Amino acid sequence: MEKVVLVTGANSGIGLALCERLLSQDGELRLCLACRNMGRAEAAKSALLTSHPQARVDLLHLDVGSARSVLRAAQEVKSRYPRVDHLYLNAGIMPNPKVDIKAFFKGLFSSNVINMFATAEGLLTQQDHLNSDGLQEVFATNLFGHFLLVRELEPLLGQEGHPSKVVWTSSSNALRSAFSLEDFQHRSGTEPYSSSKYASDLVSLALNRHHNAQGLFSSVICPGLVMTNLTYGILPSFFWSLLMPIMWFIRMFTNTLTLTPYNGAEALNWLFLQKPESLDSRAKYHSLTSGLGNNYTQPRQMDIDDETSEALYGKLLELEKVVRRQITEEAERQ
Ligand SMILES: NC(=O)C1=CN([C@@H]2O[C@H](COP(=O)(O)OP(=O)(O)OC[C@H]3O[C@@H](n4cnc5c(N)ncnc54)[C@H](OP(=O)(O)O)[C@@H]3O)[C@@H](O)[C@H]2O)C=CC1
Ligand SMILES: CC(C)CCC[C@@H](C)[C@H]1CC[C@H]2C3=C(CC[C@]12C)[C@@]1(C)CCC(=O)[C@@H](C)[C@@H]1CC3
Repeated sequence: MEKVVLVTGANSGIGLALCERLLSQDGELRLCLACRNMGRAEAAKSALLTSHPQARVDLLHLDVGSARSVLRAAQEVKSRYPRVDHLYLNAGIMPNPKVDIKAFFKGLFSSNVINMFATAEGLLTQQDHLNSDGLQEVFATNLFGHFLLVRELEPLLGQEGHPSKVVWTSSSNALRSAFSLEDFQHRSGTEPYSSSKYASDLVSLALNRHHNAQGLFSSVICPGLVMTNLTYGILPSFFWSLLMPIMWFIRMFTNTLTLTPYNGAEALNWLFLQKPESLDSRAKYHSLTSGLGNNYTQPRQMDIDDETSEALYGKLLELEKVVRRQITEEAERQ
């Protein structure tokens, strides 16, 4: 049977570049683009079919920020495919970002400049809000919707003799300092993006602890700093035009400025080729690009621990129960 690969947020940026790269790698794939906007999904499919006319590309309507949509989409996946070999949890948002310009210029002329461009630590805040499920939107989109999707698709992930890979697009902006178990949705802070990415690192570790025996292997990657809709949304285009020469210059001293979606998808593509059993569940796999433009993947140990990972996993299972109950009650009322 052909390999089934499902990619969330596949219609643009890193997700779309990954799809291009996977199709160049393996023409036999069954690729499923899981997107919230079907117009953009159709456009992505057409682009993929232009470069790979024989490819098998399916579309799936999925809004990861809505629990109802995730449950519906998971049902559809179960009816279409007997198993999922690779599940890329890539969709992500960073709403209303604000850059601390003073901190940026201070960082620019300090010894921390490389780290600043790699992690944006202390530079970025966002304004989040509640979604229709009553959850913080960034948490719901970047983490919880994906968690629910994995839970729903468990029967299709890791079947007898066929291990499956789950890959989270995390970030080097995943910072322990932004995350708290007591406020795991990040209701009260101003770094929901950072918190949600740190949470995905913790959940990936927990998934491995609970599901490796069943053949489900989870990994996290950081694509580096990539110019996509997400990053273009951070500053007006005028600022980016000014900043681009600095970025290309800094790229000679650091390998984390991958800049193009193709480069950013390096670690995602690399993981596709690895034996799941050979992967390190405590490592984040970084897409890196050398000054000469060569791409490679490097594992770096994450700043996570088993206790926090297990505690968060437990809290997400609890929240899952609440959300499922809410959906059932609403359906009964209608
Ligand atoms: N760019 C960068 O420098 C970095 C990016 N990342 C991560 O990479 C991932 C991909 O982002 P990137 O390619 O940069 O940005 P893009 O904005 O280009 O891609 C994000 C994708 O996620 C989709 N998406 C957003 N919300 C939802 C939702 N509720 N349901 C379904 N799909 C959704 C978007 O769809 P739509 O077109 O409908 O909005 C889009 O396809 C994200 O998780 C991001 O956090 C991590 C580190 C660095
Ligand atoms: C003149 C301006 C005020 C300059 C501001 C520069 C910033 C906009 C960038 C410097 C480091 C960048 C960065 C990211 C976004 C843009 C910057 C803050 C990310 C947070 C994007 C998403 C990620 O997940 C991270 C890996 C990126 C880290 C670096």
